[in-house]
Parts: sequence; structure tokens; C-alpha cells
Amino acid sequence: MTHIGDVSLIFRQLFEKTSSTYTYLLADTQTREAVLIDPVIETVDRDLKIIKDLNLQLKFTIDTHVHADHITGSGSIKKKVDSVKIVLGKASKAKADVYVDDGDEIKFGHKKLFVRSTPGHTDGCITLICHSAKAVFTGDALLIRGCGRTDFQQGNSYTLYDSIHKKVFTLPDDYLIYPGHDYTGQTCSSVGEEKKLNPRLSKQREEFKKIMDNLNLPYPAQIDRALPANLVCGIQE
Ligand SMILES: N[C@@H](CCC(=O)N[C@@H](CSS)C(=O)NCC(=O)O)C(=O)O
Ligand SMILES: [Fe+2]
Repeated sequence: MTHIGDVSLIFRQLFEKTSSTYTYLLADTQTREAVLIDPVIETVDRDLKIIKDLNLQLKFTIDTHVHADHITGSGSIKKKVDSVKIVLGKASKAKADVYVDDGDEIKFGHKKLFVRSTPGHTDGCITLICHSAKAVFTGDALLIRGCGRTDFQQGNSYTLYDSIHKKVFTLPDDYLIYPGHDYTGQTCSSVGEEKKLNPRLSKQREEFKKIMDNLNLPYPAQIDRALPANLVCGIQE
């Protein structure tokens, strides 16, 4: 069992290889209540099997934002486990059961995730902090040695720069960063490491904007089906 710095927290970092997405399972060892951050539709059965095998009760799925590169597994999970509530950032303007905003807390058993609003990749992006584990789930806002692109949805490079500097880089240096994706095989980083070594966000604000304006990334392969589906929890009737 993996615990990441909190012996009463169950922690699993799960991977979906087509979109290089990380899904995170967190649970309270005592009460068995669990949350799933950023599930992917293709790996829902795998995730639900792990939850069952570990004798956990899934309380929330949490989408860190309206994803453009893959379809969320949240709606599919809710269809299979009726009691699950889908959580999304209030500013995302998409369907969900629970909307959260800066300063809110998501409780599962005796554990808490603290919500910080980190717009810039999209308006509704949220970062989730588990202080007891010194772990930060940044979605696509902050990636390891990178960050979320700002050239579609409600992307804005200045907003993203301010979000990361004010809401993530102000956390203690030893807090671990768990991103929404990694395309290079890395699994986690830390606040101190990213402040120093992130080739985009360690720069001044204007330099950051220039870097982001010149990324020239191709659009995600699944964008045309992912965006409309994710506005309705991944399930289009
Ligand atoms: N090739 C992938 C999409 C890669 C991509 O655009 N990733 C996004 C996060 S998913 S919205 C991103 O922000 N990337 C930043 C970067 O610097 O790579 C696919 O086709 O799915
Ligand atoms: Fe994204």
C-alpha cells in the first residue's frame, strides 16, 4: 500500500496511456471513503476494480477541469455507482453535482482536499492540496517542467502565470507536485524543484508569455469528441 507521507491515506497514481493522463485514487484507511481525481473513460473498469479490491467506498470523482484531450470517466462511474458525486470547478460552466471554488474543502472520511482556483489553462482549472500528505494535484495547470497550454478553451498565459506563482509556488518547497499528465515518463516533482527548474514558469511574466505564444503544439487528437462530452460529464445521451 502506498501512503505518501501520511500513513492513514491510501494513495495510487494510475495511468491512461493513450492520453498520458494520471488518475489519482485517495482514501482514508479508517473510514475507507475515497475520491478519484481525473478518471478517464477508457480506464473506468480498472479504477473501479481497484476501489472494490481495496474495500473502498467512492464518494467523489473530481475533474480538475474540462479536459480537451480525453473523455472524463466521471459520468460513466456515476452510472455504475449511483452514490458517487461529480465535482468540478465552479468557473468551468460544465455539468456536475458539486461545484467548488477557491478556499473550499472536499472531505472524504477524516481527510481533506483544499481547493485552489488556478485558471489560465482553462477558466475552471482547480488545484487540490492534501496538506497531511504534502501533496498537490495540479491537473494541467502545472506539469513537470512544463504547464498547460493556453492556446484554446479559455487559455490565458498571464492568468496561468499568476495562478501558479500565487497559488502553487507559495506552498512549502517540499510539497510534492502530482500533475494531470506527463509525456516523458516522470511521475512527480516538488514545489521547490518546479520553482527552480521549470523552464517556463521560472522565467519572468513577459518571457513566459513569449514562450507560451511560441509552443506551436498540434491540437490534441481527441479534442473534437472530448470537449462536448466533457461539458456533460463525459456522457452524451
Ligand atoms: N498530444 C496530446 C496532447 C498534448 C497536449 O496538448 N497536452 C495538453 C494537456 S491536455 S489539454 C497541454 O497543455 N500540453 C502542454 C505541453 O507543453 O505539452 C494528444 O493528442 O492528446
Ligand atoms: Fe487540459
